[in-house]
Formats: sequence, C-alpha cells, structure tokens
Amino acid sequence: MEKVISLNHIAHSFGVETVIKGINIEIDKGVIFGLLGPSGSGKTTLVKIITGILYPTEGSSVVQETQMPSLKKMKNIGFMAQSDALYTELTAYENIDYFASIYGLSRSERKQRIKKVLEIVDLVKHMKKPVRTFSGGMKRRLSLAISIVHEPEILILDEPTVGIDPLLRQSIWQEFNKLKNEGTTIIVTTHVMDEAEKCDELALLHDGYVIAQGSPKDLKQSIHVDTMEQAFLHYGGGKS
Ligand SMILES: Nc1ncnc2c1ncn2[C@@H]1O[C@H](COP(=O)(O)OP(=O)(O)OP(=O)(O)O)[C@@H](O)[C@H]1O
Repeated sequence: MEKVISLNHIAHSFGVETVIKGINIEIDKGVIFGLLGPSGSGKTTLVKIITGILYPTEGSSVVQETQMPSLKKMKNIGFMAQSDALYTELTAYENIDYFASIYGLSRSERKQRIKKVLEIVDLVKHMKKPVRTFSGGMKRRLSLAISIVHEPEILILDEPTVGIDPLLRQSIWQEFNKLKNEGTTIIVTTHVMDEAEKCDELALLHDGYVIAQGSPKDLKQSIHVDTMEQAFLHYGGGKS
C-alpha cells in the first residue's frame, strides 16, 4: 500500500494549552480515513496541521513524501473547512468558478467540472443565486463542491455533512466512495457515529490523543460490541 500521509509525533499547543498530544498516523492511498471525536478533541486542529495551514508545535505532517506546509502539495489537496469561506455577493457558480481558476483550471475544464460538482451537491437550480441568500446547508454543499472541483488527489473534509439532510448526505457519501474508487484519499472528521461506520479506517480522538485506531469492524470486534457508539465509549471517548 502506498502511504499518502504520515503524521509523525505531532503535538500542538495554543499558549499553555496542549490540544494535540503525540499523534502518529499513517494513511494509505485510496482510503476513507475518519477522525472521530467529541467537540474539542482536536479534530480541526489536526486536519489544519495535515494540510499545512497550521504548523505543529512538535512533529511533522508529510504528504506524498513532502513535509508540509508545501504550496505545491496544497494544489493536490481539496480542503473543506468547518466554516464556509465563500463570497456572499457572488453566485454559487461564480464562487466555484473563482476557486477553480485559482487552481489553474482552463475555461473549458471549469465549465465541465462546475456542472458536475453542482449536480453532486444538488445545487444546479440555485447556481445563479447570490450566496447571501443561501441556507447553512446550501453553503456547506457549495463549500464541498469547491473542495472537489479541481479533482484533488487528497480530500480533507472537516465535518462535511453538518446541516445536510439525510438523503443528500447519503448521495454525498456515495460520491466519496466513487472518488475513493478512483484513487482519491479522503480524510473526514465527524462526531456522527453512522458516518464513522462508513470509513475504511478510523482514529478515535479524545482530549488530543488517539485512543484507538483501526477499521470500524476491527474496533467493534476486538471488544465484542455491535455499534461504533459502544466502541467509542469503551475506548474512553464521549464528552470531554
Ligand atoms: N486558535 C485557537 N486558539 C486557542 N485555542 C484553540 C484554537 N483553536 C482550537 N483551540 C482549542 O483546541 C482544542 C481543540 O479544538 P478543535 O477545534 O481542534 O476541536 P474539534 O475536535 O475540531 O472540535 P469540534 O468538533 O467542536 O469542531 C479546543 O480546546 C479548542 O478550544
């Protein structure tokens, strides 16, 4: 298996508070890797470190054999942050077009891919509306469209389906699986157990530590429980 991401002894502090504590994770190409943990456990901080947006206090994030941060590698990464970074006076189409042009897509590539991603997130009929008129869920869907428009090799999604209804959530997960089958490596943070079940591999985070790691099946089987929720509680997760 080709390693795409290696996190080596990562620790991170904000002032005197250490929020990431000695994390080692290796992620293979073409898997959906979930970071599961309660609010404040360090998921967002960790994905920011992986992408190179945040420089860790200790350790290193290596993406495709390159130490982050690396501008070159950032072009191979699609990142959907937890808060939507959108231009509210522009339309949905214009927002995607703007980010696609930053990624260097030609006019014809943009036209074709924007159409595709708008369909995936079910925003075709709203594409000409200014984003200021969008609901929270619509903004999330637009952010997702932007993160995949340049067909990145690595897709990092911080709670991508918050505020998205169950039906669309299901079709978005189908799309993640499709991207995975095409070789995209996907990292997704969540505190929703049924989403965790859909990941190939999981790291359970609690208070800045990885408390368990493995496939959902292995994590459940090794302690003889039926649900991820039970597994998470067993391993010491739950509320911080
Ligand atoms: N810029 C910052 N300055 C100070 N403390 C921060 C900062 N960002 C995060 N933290 C703290 O780091 C800890 C981990 O936060 P983080 O956002 O990584 O958690 P999370 O697991 O993503 O939570 P959530 O599920 O609520 O998004 C929290 O205690 C948070 O208060």
